[in-house]
Amino acid sequence: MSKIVVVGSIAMDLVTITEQVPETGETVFGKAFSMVPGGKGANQAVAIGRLAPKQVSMIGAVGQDAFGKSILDNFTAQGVLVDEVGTVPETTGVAQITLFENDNRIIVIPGANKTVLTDTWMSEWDIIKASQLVVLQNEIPHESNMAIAKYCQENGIKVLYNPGPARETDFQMLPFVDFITPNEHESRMLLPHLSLEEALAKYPNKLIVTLGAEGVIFHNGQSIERVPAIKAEVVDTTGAGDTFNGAFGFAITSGLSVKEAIKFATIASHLSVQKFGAQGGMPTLEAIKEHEQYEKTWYFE
Ligand SMILES: Nc1ncnc2c1ncn2[C@@H]1O[C@H](COP(=O)(O)OP(=O)(O)OP(=O)(O)O)[C@@H](O)[C@H]1O
Ligand SMILES: [K+]
Repeated sequence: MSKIVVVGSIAMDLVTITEQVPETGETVFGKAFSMVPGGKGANQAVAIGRLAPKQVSMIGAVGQDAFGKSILDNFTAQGVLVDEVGTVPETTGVAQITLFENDNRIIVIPGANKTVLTDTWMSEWDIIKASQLVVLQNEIPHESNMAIAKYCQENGIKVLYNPGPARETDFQMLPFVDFITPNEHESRMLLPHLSLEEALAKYPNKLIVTLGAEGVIFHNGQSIERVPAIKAEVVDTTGAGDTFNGAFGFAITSGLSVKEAIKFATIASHLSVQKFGAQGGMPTLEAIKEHEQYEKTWYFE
């Protein structure tokens, strides 16, 4: 049984780099292509697997195709347990990403991720019940997230909810989760009637807003606190948020306080932006321990 369960999306990212984008009916030559495992759920599970091999289980689904097989192999290589990843008669989730002129165009095909529905669950609930923390995002149906969060609350299991991409229903999750980690845009969508300061004060040690290169802001129960990002030679910020969430969840289950867990996750995401791809730069625990901002008082089993 694993300490942490991630329920969420799994995808293959098909990345095309081009200097021209075709008009309707036109064909152009692109520059380069790469295929990398992605999906917010999968990325967060891999972030945890790197830090704590075999202490994280993924619940989700892939299709009966070559992408599905390759994704399962990747999970196993990264320390993520896959007993609860179903293979369903759909295509594996795919994100078709076109990068041009420092901008991107993305088409997401949810495919198998649409079938992550709790109505059919059996052993999945047992895995969750035996864990300490469940990590959720917004790339599986909202109804599934709601059912899981309610179950966790009834059974005393902590929930870390990363509400991305933002949905109008996100605020419904608030009473049932322990930590919610939107970025600035997602936090505005979550609580549109409150300023950032008001929102943070309303949910102390629970609402943790990530601000990209500006770091993280939260309320510690007494006042608003900011944990600055650590300056980095940035190669690719893709996956910074997923690394942050995975590392934060791992640190919380290891007994760190909210502020310490934020600091730990800040080191992890700082390391992650220095490598290409969402999963490419996710650090091991050893790599974090070598960082100058690692605190000697932090203890991991
Ligand atoms: N350029 C950067 N340099 C150093 N740290 C960074 C940088 N960008 C992000 N981070 C770290 O990663 C954390 C999460 O980043 P961010 O707020 O961009 O999340 P996000 O919007 O969910 O990211 P994404 O969707 O791109 O993965 C930040 O709080 C910060 O600690
Ligand atoms: K990266």
